[in-house]
Amino acid sequence: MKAAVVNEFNQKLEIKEVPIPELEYGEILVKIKACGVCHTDLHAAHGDWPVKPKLPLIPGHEGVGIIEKVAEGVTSLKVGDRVGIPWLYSACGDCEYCLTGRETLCLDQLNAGYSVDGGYAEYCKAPAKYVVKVPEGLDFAEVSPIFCAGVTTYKALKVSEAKPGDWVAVYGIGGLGHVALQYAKAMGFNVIAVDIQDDKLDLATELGADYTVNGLKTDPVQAIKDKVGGVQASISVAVTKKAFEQAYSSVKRGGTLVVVGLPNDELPIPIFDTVLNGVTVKGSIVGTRKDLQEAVQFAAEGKVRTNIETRKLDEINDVFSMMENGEINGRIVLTLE
Ligand SMILES: NC(=O)c1ccc[n+]([C@@H]2O[C@H](COP(=O)([O-])OP(=O)(O)OC[C@H]3O[C@@H](n4cnc5c(N)ncnc54)[C@H](O)[C@@H]3O)[C@@H](O)[C@H]2O)c1
Ligand SMILES: [Zn+2]
Ligand SMILES: [Zn+2]
Repeated sequence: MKAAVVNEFNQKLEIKEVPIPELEYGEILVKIKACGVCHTDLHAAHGDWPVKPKLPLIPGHEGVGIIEKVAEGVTSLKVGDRVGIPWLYSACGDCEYCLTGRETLCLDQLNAGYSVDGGYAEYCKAPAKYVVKVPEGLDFAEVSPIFCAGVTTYKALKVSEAKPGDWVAVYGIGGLGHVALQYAKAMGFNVIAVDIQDDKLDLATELGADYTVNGLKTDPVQAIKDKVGGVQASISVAVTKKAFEQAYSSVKRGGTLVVVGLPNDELPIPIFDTVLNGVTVKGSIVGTRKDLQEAVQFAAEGKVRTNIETRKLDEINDVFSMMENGEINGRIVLTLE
């Protein structure tokens, strides 16, 4: 099969022929139709984070397609079913986190396109129990970003504990942010979108943001204070420390900053303000299978739509350059025949 492979960090991906994965007990083989390009894939290819991915690596954790084969032990799915393979590739199922509905915290989890090969390929295998179905009628390329960008931001909004009618700020209107603001609207929040590029803010307005701020032209913290006196929750999905600092300072008393973006950096927090203002700072990593089913349902009901551009697998190096230069408005999705 054809795949895009990271052989070494900070080098171009190689498009090459590799063997189709062999199935083991309980696994399915998916013929990939589409796979979104998440900024996490770029972090993986650069070896940005303290925990490194496997090498060589086939990235991709928004791979969706059609089941072509099922191994022994698969009872819940059959050949022809439409599924997606998310970041949470598998978890142990038995630890305290798995047993309490917090499987994204499982210490024995595997991650698609990071610790195991992912969706930048014609085929990807996965344990049947951890894939999630794609409802009929949803276009593969359009639904693909829901498998990471969608579920991650939907979950982040849930853990923010904001209530309908509250103001929420989304910092970074990229792949994650442009769906984050739609989930926020669908959940009944008022949304402020912050980015440093006007075209991304135009998209935010088109997708329903109530107010937008260009962080390069205006201080977003002041603008948010002036507009609503501070937000109940701030979700930072940008990849710069500055955005996290501003997101923190945009929260009003009793509010929450949800940390989602993953620049390899520190977020120094003022102790005095955090205590006096009763501010909560929470990390949030993707979502469970149940969160993902719910996130997909929003898309199926037309409450959330992805703004995508499609490219072929062998254009991946250009797509990564575009991402580095901030030239993607929404998500680029790789499509496969
Ligand atoms: N926690 C999780 O579970 C999880 C899941 C997926 C992705 N991520 C991480 O989230 C981050 C974002 O991913 P993405 O695919 O949306 O990236 P992206 O490149 O598509 O979007 C980033 C956006 O941030 C904007 N931005 C840059 N500087 C800014 C600033 N100072 N203020 C406001 N906006 C600014 C950019 O213009 C861009 O629109 C990455 O670090 C990724 O690894 C985390
Ligand atoms: Zn992702
Ligand atoms: Zn576990």
